[in-house]
Amino acid sequence: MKDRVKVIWTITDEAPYLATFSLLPIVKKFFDVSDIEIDIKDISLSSRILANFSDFLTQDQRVSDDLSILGELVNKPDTILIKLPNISASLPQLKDAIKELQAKGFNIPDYPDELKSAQDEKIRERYSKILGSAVNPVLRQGNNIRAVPRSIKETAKKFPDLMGLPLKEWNPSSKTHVSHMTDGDFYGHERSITLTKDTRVRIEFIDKNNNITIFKDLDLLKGEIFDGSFISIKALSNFYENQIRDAKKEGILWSLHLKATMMKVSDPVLFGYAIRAYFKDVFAKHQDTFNSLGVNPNNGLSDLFSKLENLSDDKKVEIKKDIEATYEKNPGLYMVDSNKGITNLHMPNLVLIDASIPTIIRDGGKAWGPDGKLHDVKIVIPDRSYATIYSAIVEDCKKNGAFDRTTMGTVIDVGLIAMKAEEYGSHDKTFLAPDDGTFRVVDVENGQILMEHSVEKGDIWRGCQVKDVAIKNWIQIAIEETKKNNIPAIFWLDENRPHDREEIKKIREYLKTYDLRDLDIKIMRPSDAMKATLELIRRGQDVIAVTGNILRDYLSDLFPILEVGTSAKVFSIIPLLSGGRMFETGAGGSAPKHVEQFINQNHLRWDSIAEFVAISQSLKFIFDKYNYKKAFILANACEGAISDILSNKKWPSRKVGEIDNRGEHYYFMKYWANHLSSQQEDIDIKEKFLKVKDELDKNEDKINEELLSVQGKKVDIKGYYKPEEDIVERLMRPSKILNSIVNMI
Ligand SMILES: NC(=O)C1=CN([C@@H]2O[C@H](COP(=O)(O)OP(=O)(O)OC[C@H]3O[C@@H](n4cnc5c(N)ncnc54)[C@H](OP(=O)(O)O)[C@@H]3O)[C@@H](O)[C@H]2O)C=CC1
Ligand SMILES: O=C(O)CCC(=O)C(=O)O
Ligand SMILES: [Mg+2]
Repeated sequence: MKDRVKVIWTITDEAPYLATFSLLPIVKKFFDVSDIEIDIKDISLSSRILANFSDFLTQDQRVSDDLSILGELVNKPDTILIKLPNISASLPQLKDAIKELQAKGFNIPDYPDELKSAQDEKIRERYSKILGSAVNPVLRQGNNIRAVPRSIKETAKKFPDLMGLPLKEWNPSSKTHVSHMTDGDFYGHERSITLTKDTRVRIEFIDKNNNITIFKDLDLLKGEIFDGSFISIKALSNFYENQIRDAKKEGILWSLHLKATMMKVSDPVLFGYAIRAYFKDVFAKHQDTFNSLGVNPNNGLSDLFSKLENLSDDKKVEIKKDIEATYEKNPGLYMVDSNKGITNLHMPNLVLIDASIPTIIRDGGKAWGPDGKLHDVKIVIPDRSYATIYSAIVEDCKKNGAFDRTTMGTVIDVGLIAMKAEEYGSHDKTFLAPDDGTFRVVDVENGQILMEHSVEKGDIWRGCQVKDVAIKNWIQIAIEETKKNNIPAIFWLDENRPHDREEIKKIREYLKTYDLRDLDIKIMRPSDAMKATLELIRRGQDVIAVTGNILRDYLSDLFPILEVGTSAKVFSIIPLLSGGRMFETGAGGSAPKHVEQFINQNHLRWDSIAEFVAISQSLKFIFDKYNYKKAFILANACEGAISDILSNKKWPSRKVGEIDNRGEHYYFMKYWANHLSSQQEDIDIKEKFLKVKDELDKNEDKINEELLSVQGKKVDIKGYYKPEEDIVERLMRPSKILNSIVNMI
């Protein structure tokens, strides 16, 4: 091996941040024995804020801009990166984080709600780089293979209800259903082109008086697909109002499912219109007051309620009464936390479509209502492009009942995500129509109009790109996975959608260059692909879903939640186009509910199993790439440890007083050391770990006692987005004996 190989580990937020304090010291020691270095990069929300506002900070408060550094490293062939889930901040979260940092003495500016000066514009521009999903699209410079690891899938088949929440039965007469628009949406307005040469294009808007506003210039490459589309705000508002009436008539809950973090420009607006529709009368009556308070429904009800606090008591009571009356008149809202009165419309980040709909399906088509009871629910997804897949699975469950975890097959996803592919790379090309007029995409060189859309004021227009090299690589990975797993593969694409039609043309063309004998590869529109997939997995067969960026996101939460109870145990391999590798842990997020439990009970139910898989896979990759034998030995032993954790059920319990994340790490270390000490291939490593293993075995009861005895009490980590590290470290490493054994290595 030439130099010391490096594996980069990311410091993120919330539960995975806490867990890292306990896990990383162990991993570092094990890697060190084999001369592999762990390099740490902090991409937490707070760190990203500080890095972008260095000029507002004192010298000793400044931090390096690790996200930009990583953004460059992912284009280098030697990069090996383990990426844990991080916060994609909605605007209310970003503002909370700013407030917390300011209170801690960091003199960063407020987020400017209104743009009163050029300085405000600059600051907002800087914050917009931190808002929403600002990390994953930068790092994902390759396509991904996301799946539940085989060993975990097998364990879930054996212990179906132990790993995550169980599947509940469906009532065939359930009124739960999916509602989407039938016209006026992005699906209905999409145009798509494939560029025949490198082309500089301009996105511009022309108003009724022919005034042109230039929104953006961008360079597209030959073979690249570019789409433009918009959603009509009038059609959207009508849709919401009809769906609210309909849910009331049917006596079911009303729930809205969007991705306001990833789609950080469009979806908060779609969310805001849902609030305007649900509280139509309140907004009509109190619009002037709301204007004077600076209420912006895009930030959710929680923002509205906090702004009401600035009113006189009389006015406040009057508005609150009108809000209460609306709750009476309209269908019950799906509740995020019915005990605390937190609704679906509270904050735009509380109900993210990828994780929220699967839990409704897991729970037999039921959701919590304002009365604290479970109810059938109208699942509202405005745009048609992907809503139909959820409709297909909901209808399937009504007909065929809940899935059987002990027999169901698995779905492996091959997702087109490289180079900010498709909708998830569209936020810098998403604009609200400033007036009635026309959006145009024009070839800058010759003035040719490549596409245009006539819109009304407030409509949301967006452009999406996908590069030819990304598509080629995605097809290649799909074929490799199909061959490797020897199972069918389905491309989830809709020939009625212009974008998908362009992609289908390419797929047909590129598939010709492969030997496809004995491979079962189909292209089906998403709702049919869902039906075919469900039929296969209900029969116990495995299948590959080859999908675009959004379906990749949706499916890799959906199927794992059904198959193994949670998406925490999913694992993504991203072969970077540069030749390096990124390993993403989990398909879920940073689990804010887990932090709440940790603060209240000093019990962290975060399961680090996906991190363990990332560790073993990164070591395997080092062996494959550099033929470094010690990495192979470490990887094998690590895989053995993962199997032991699964067979001995040493993953965190949800209940206080039982094994949590820290206990899981102890067992991970014990089993890993055990396998290293029993192998014969590297005697240095063997001898090093014999003593460690003995100490860990001998002290098992004492260590468990030390880890469990701290639970049950409230803890204060002095912050949420930037807790005090010393305190977190102390809390996450409460066993003196375990710490001393770690230090011994
Ligand atoms: N890759 C990434 O960086 C991603 C980041 N996010 C971000 O994460 C934040 C939270 O998103 P949210 O939609 O609430 O979804 P989460 O995935 O964070 O949480 C949903 C639930 O999934 C379960 N869960 C997730 N991970 C684990 C784990 N390792 N161990 C045990 N259980 C787990 C928990 O269930 P239970 O409570 O039942 O234990 C959790 O409450 C947001 O800021 C979002 O933008 C979201 C998705 C991906
Ligand atoms: O980047 C994000 O905001 C979340 C991504 C996500 O949900 C996923 O990758 O599954
Ligand atoms: Mg997701």
